[in-house]
Amino acid sequence: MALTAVLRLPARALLRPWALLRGVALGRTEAAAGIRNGARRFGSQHVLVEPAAAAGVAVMKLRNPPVNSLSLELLTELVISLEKLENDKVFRGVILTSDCPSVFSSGLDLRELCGRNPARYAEFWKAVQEMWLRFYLSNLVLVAAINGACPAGGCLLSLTCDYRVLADNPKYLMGLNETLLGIVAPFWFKDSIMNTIGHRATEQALQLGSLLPPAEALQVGMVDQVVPEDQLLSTALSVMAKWLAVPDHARQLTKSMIRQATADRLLKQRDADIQNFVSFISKDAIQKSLQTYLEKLKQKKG
Ligand SMILES: CCCCCCCC/C=C\C/C=C/C(=O)SCCNC(=O)CCNC(=O)[C@H](O)C(C)(C)COP(=O)(O)OP(=O)(O)OC[C@H]1O[C@@H](n2cnc3c(N)ncnc32)[C@H](O)[C@@H]1OP(=O)(O)O
Repeated sequence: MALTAVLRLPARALLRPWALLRGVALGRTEAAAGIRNGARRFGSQHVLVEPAAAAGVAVMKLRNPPVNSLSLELLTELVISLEKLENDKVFRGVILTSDCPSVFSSGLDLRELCGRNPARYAEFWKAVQEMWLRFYLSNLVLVAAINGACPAGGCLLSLTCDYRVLADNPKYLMGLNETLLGIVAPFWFKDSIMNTIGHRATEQALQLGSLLPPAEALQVGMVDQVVPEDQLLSTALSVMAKWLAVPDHARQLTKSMIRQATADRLLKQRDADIQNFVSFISKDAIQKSLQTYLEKLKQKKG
């Protein structure tokens, strides 16, 4: 960033050096435009963060076109963005949404699960674990404004949030569909959904790999609200206002009391979980299954 541009920045941006770094990542024009509007706006290649109209609230948008698949880069940038918001005392809540049309997130990037070497699989899985742990245990209030399809890892990401609002569109299917790919959702994916929809509903949803349309996702408790698409953000903001009316320290300790034990199950066996993943995903039969699924996805268009 040129010195003249730095000098034009308001004092509060200079007090937060990472805001300048974000400006570099964004490109000078976009960062400067954010600040000129009186709003600090930052981002990385795949995650855009901007302050919402409400005080203390940021909107975090996934932007990894075309379908926000969770690549190593996107997972890493999500964690860094959340950490920055947690460290910035201005922010108390985050609305998580998508910048890609009609898809919230297509889940883990299938290209990360196929044809890679064990070291890369291990690195990728560590990043998936990190994303889940950081979002699941975040001190901030997280509200998912789900504006598109939300399968597998995308659903997992939304399940880390404190509240989920889904736009009412029959194409916006949601669920943990791993079994349909011939793979198995790990225990912490299962814990996340079971803590949300209960034991019996999980038995069905997880074994069948169900992808539910909005009315069914609501009925089973996978989401807390379904609203017309044009009301998604305003609803998420209203929900956020209700959650932010509670004193942070009391809400944070309560959240941790409810969630820590679930997170500890993974924390106690992170390395073993990585080894399990690497040996499972490296099997010829699993690779074949994933390749076939990916090819079917690609052929769908033709
Ligand atoms: C014994 C215990 C051992 C434990 C071991 C644990 C192992 C567990 C391992 C992994 C868990 C996995 C979790 C996952 O998240 S896997 C990902 C699952 N995701 C899906 O099934 C969704 C697939 N995608 C779709 O259904 C659709 O793309 C859509 C509904 C999201 C969007 O539809 P549409 O808008 O019509 O877009 P296209 O289908 O045309 O897709 C565009 C483009 O993007 C590619 N693509 C789609 N999804 C992915 C993806 N997840 N990763 C990579 N690429 C994806 C698609 O192929 C198209 O590509 P193009 O033809 O080249 O343009």
